[in-house]
Amino acid sequence: MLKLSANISLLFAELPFLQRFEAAARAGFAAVEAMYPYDQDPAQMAEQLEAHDLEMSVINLPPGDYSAGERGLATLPGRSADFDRALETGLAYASQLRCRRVHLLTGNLGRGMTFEEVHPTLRRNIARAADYYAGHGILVLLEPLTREMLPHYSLTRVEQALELIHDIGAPNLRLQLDLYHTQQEQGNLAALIERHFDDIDYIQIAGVPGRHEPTVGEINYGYLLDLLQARGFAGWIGCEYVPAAGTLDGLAWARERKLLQPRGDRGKYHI
Ligand SMILES: O=C(O)[C@H](O)C(=O)CO
Ligand SMILES: [Mg+2]
Repeated sequence: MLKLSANISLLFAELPFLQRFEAAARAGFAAVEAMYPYDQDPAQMAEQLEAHDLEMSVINLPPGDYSAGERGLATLPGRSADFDRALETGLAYASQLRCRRVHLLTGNLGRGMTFEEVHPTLRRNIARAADYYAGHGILVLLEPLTREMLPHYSLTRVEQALELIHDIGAPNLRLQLDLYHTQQEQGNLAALIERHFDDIDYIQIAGVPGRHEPTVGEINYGYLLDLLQARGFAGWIGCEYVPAAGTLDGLAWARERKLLQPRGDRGKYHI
């Protein structure tokens, strides 16, 4: 049976952040993921996870200066002290949240730089992150993101991520396949899933265009979820989308597929 995780940076945004855990549990999720939880108290988050019997399935590592457009530091020579601090902060949160996965955002390409030019720095930093987290039993995930959303991002294609993963060869370095991003960057999703199935630890879903419910848009998620089910995909599937209307109404697709069994009274939240 496929397992869904609620991205509580985007889902249940009708509620204050700490109330989203209970809402996700009541909706039937067994796990939640969060993009950048670093403005939250991890002890309070851990309490919510415990109280509602939820797993924290993945968090992003700190991205650097988000408001300045940074999305990771691993491509940036001269930022190794900041990169190390991001690894430490990520570990502190992951440990407290008992989260077994961190997504390492790789960073932008500097002006006029190519992927090939940043590759040595990127490879060194990814290897360092994998080594740093290995001792703590935490997986480091690489996720190709689309230039439609982040025009200067460095890691955009599945093959780039896999080349780094295989070349570095760390057992805790794995692929996070976000089908929303990959559809826009290269498409051919079913073939990619089949071809690279054994490398995929984690999947994220959203409709294209718009990043709304997976039922809306050009991706046939019914087909892809059937394929993942048939292949016995055992990892989490993160619902990382912006609900077009209310979160709960927008989850009808998951209830219909019996992927969510609501645990309680949804009336409480009016969402
Ligand atoms: O945007 C995404 O799809 C990533 O999963 C992410 O969280 C980086 O912001
Ligand atoms: Mg994603």
